[in-house]
Amino acid sequence: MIKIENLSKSFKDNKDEFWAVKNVSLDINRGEIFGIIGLSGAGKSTLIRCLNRLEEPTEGSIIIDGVDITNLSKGDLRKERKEIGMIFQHFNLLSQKTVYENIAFPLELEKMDKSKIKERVDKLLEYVELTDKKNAYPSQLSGGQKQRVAIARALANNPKILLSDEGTSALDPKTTKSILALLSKIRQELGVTIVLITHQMEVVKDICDRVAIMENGKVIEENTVENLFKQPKTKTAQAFIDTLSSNFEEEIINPEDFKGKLIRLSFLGNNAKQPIVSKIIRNFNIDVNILSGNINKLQSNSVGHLILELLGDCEEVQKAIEFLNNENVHVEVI
Ligand SMILES: Nc1ncnc2c1ncn2[C@@H]1O[C@H](COP(=O)(O)OP(=O)(O)OP(=O)(O)O)[C@@H](O)[C@H]1O
Repeated sequence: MIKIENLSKSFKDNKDEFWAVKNVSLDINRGEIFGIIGLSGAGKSTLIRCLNRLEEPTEGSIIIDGVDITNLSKGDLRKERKEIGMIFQHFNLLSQKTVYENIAFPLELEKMDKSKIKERVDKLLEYVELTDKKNAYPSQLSGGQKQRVAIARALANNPKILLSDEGTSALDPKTTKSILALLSKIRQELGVTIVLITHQMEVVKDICDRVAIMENGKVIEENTVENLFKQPKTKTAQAFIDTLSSNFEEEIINPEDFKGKLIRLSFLGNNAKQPIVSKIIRNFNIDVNILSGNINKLQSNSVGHLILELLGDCEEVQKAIEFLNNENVHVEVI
């Protein structure tokens, strides 16, 4: 649905040219929640802002449903932008307007009939559960409520794409969960394709289907969220996974401190429910020491990790590792 091809964006400062986005190519499918994660300065905001041309790309193309939006005239771009809603970290609401007026604003720009605007805004208020705040001003709302208003406003024109530029970064963990649940509902019920940028692995874990990891303007890894957790391809991906608190134990495990062979197991879904540890103890003449373990619940599946010390005869340990591999468990010797 969205095809980003060799996209680059540079900023010129006097004679110096700085490439904030370098040669990025991505395919985003219809109805998908696609995450772009990276540290501060990686180029995420610049990339997502190119998707509706809030930033003008320097090179490359962005094709949305067959239309290259990098070549559109101003008039055509205005039409295309109605199909692309956007929310921001700091909500960007109009402080002098009420909740109702903020949501009505894009419809007024479209010169929609007043009674139709009322019908649409009332429906959106109900959808984001803010009917009782209709006449409040943004300053009278919590962060989560402000973001709900911004989401309702972004949905006013029935867009096919919703862009989220760090939409949950200014919110506490509980409010973040409720906004992520709302985004999931929007994808599920309205079929909107969502592209979000974040620096929070929690967001990727909770709602994304696929993810791209950015570093220094480039995409260094693209993966399904399941495979990212199961077998990250880059150190940066592993570092993001480690930011989830339950993975902290791994950092303090030093293989040199142990006599046996240390292995890290990763397993998906149903395999996470099998008693694999008792199976290897029963089937092989080894002892097993559990050093750390966790299960991350993704939106589609669960991914479990276990770090074990296997003690015993080399041959038996090797057989146990082969057994685990055959059980569809990914084994990495540490
Ligand atoms: N308008 C601009 N002029 C010059 N440089 C810019 C401009 N916008 C962004 N940059 C630079 O481009 C790089 C990428 O910035 P960008 O905001 O896209 O990163 P980010 O990954 O979104 O980080 P953050 O989460 O901190 O916003 C940074 O080094 C930034 O200083």
